[in-house]
Parts: sequence; structure tokens; C-alpha cells
Amino acid sequence: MIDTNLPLTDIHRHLDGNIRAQTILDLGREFNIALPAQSLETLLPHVQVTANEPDLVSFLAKLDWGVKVLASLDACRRVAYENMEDASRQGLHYVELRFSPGYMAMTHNLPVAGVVEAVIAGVREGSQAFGVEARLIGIMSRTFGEAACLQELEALLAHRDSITALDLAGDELGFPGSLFLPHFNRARDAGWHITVHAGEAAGPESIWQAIRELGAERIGHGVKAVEDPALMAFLAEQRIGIESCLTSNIQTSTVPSLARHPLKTFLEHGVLASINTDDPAVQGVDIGHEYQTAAPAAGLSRDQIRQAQINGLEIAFLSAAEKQVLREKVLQG
Ligand SMILES: O=c1[nH]cnc2c1ncn2[C@@H]1O[C@H](CO)[C@@H](O)[C@H]1O
Ligand SMILES: [Zn+2]
Repeated sequence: MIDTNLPLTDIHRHLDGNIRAQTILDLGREFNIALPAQSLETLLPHVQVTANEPDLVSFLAKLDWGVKVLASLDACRRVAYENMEDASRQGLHYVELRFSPGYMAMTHNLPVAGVVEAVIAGVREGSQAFGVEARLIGIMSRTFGEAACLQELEALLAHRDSITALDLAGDELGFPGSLFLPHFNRARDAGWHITVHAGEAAGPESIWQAIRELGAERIGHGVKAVEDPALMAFLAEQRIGIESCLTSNIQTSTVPSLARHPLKTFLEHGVLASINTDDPAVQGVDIGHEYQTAAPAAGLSRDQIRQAQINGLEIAFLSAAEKQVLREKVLQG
């Protein structure tokens, strides 16, 4: 179902939601951190979703062990590098990796700007080593409030030229986008692109808010847009991209089953929706699974899956010339 003549992209992929279980074990041993289990097999249920979680916040707790073992900046560099190796192994040509430097820094009080620098270095090295193109999206973790998000923003701004966009993730219901207007004003002043997790736990009004007040050009998940016909039309007309993450939406109980996922409806309405993973290691999926298993189960036809693949590059935070280089590179094998 993947068209091998087209670039394969993943533009919604949390670097800190994709820390290998083996690396959690390694780093736990290196830094003498007490883990809930000592073998890969027994650790997996603590760091991977085994059954669907009742809601988004319960799902997000599964990411915590991954960042609890980040006891040094070199550990952050390592997981960033391994993310690029994983992307290459999964056949991706282009990734936009997003990360929350404050969340990564939190457990061991690492310097937040130091985390940003370490992630940039790891992704750059990995991109060169594995030949996968990458851009970085800075996340503010809304779950920790406005002040913590300001700290993340400043750390990201200290490396603004290596960051492509700003995002807001975490507890959407507890921390609405309206709390973060000043943050996004500064991000736009920095010339960054904007994408926002919206319409995942909250309703269509959260998507409207992200677009109108935060300046979102793309929306992470956006599943609740189907409840609002005017919003569906607006997304299509304004070419606001939707970053769909099929398996993630089932595991967070955002959508009851793949058969009822709105991605097919988005595509039928001409919305530029794409297929992405979200937190691959935590979910136990890769991009191939999303295209080959999840997308057909969500009722997408071959043509719709291909359209979603085209959309992924179309809405990527790249210039037209950069997109063309990627297309040609893939065609030339
Ligand atoms: O599916 C998701 N929805 C909302 N927030 C998420 C999701 N996956 C991860 N994070 C959040 O992103 C940051 C780490 O990159 C953390 O704040 C984590 O909770
Ligand atoms: Zn996400």
C-alpha cells in the first residue's frame, strides 16, 4: 500500500515517545535508576501500550519511563540518534521529529537548552549516518502549565535556526490553547511554522482556536473536526494539513475503532490529511503498520492511502524546492 515511487514521510512523530525499551534498560543500568522490571520482556508492559487506555492522559503516562532514564545530555543525544536509525529502518525518507525539552530535562534537572542542543546534535549525526532527511519541531508540554512552557520556548528559541516549528502537546482538556497566546506570538515572530495538537481530547472549538488564535498551519490529530461541517470546509479551502495517527487514536480511546476513524472522511472532503505514527515505540507500531494494516482497517481505498502519502509531503514544513529534491531522490532510488 506504500507507493515506493513517492517519498515516505512521518511528520507527526514524538522523538521522546520513541525511546527503545532496550535503551531504557541500558540507561537505567548506566545511571543506576530503579526500573519497574529488569528484562526487556518484563519491562515492555510498563513502557508500551498493551491494551487501549481509557483516555489521553492515561496513555501519556506510558511515555514517562523513557524520559526518566535521561540522566545526561549524552543520553538525550543517544535517543535522538537512535530515532534517526529507527526512521531509516522503517523505510522513511523524511521525518519531522518533535520533542519536549522540558519533559526530557525534568527528572534529572538537565539544562533545558542543553537538551535542545543535544537533540539537534543527535538528529544531525543520525541524519548523516542513515541518509534520512529530518526537521525538528519543538513541543511545549501544556500539562506542566504556562510558566514551564515559557521555559521550553526560551530554550528552543536559543537554538531557533535549528528548529522548524512549534507545537503544543499533552493534556488538551486540562490546559486549553487559550493559555498559550503569548508563547505562539513569539514563535511566529521567530519565523517558525506552527502545528498544534487539537481536537484530540477536546472538541472542534479547540481546532478553531488553534488556527485563529495560535496561527496553526497544521493540526495534530484533529479528529473532532468531523463534527463541524464548517470547519471541514475551512480546513480544505485553507489547506490546513491534518496529521492523522490512526493507532494512537484507538489507544487513547479518542476513536472507538479504526472503522470509525475520520481519516477517510477528511480525504473525501479534500482535506490534506496524512498518515503518521505519533509515539511508535510506546504504541508498538511502525509507519509500515499504519499504511498496511491500520489504513485499510480505517476503510481507506488504495487511492486514498496514496493520496494520504502525497499529502504528507505536501504539508511538510519544507520549501517547494526541498520537496522536489526529495521526490527526485526517491525516483532515482
Ligand atoms: O498523542 C498525543 N497527544 C497529546 N500529547 C502527546 C501525544 N503523544 C505525546 N504527547 C506529549 O508530547 C510530549 C512529548 O513529546 C509530552 O508532553 C507528551 O505527553
Ligand atoms: Zn502527538
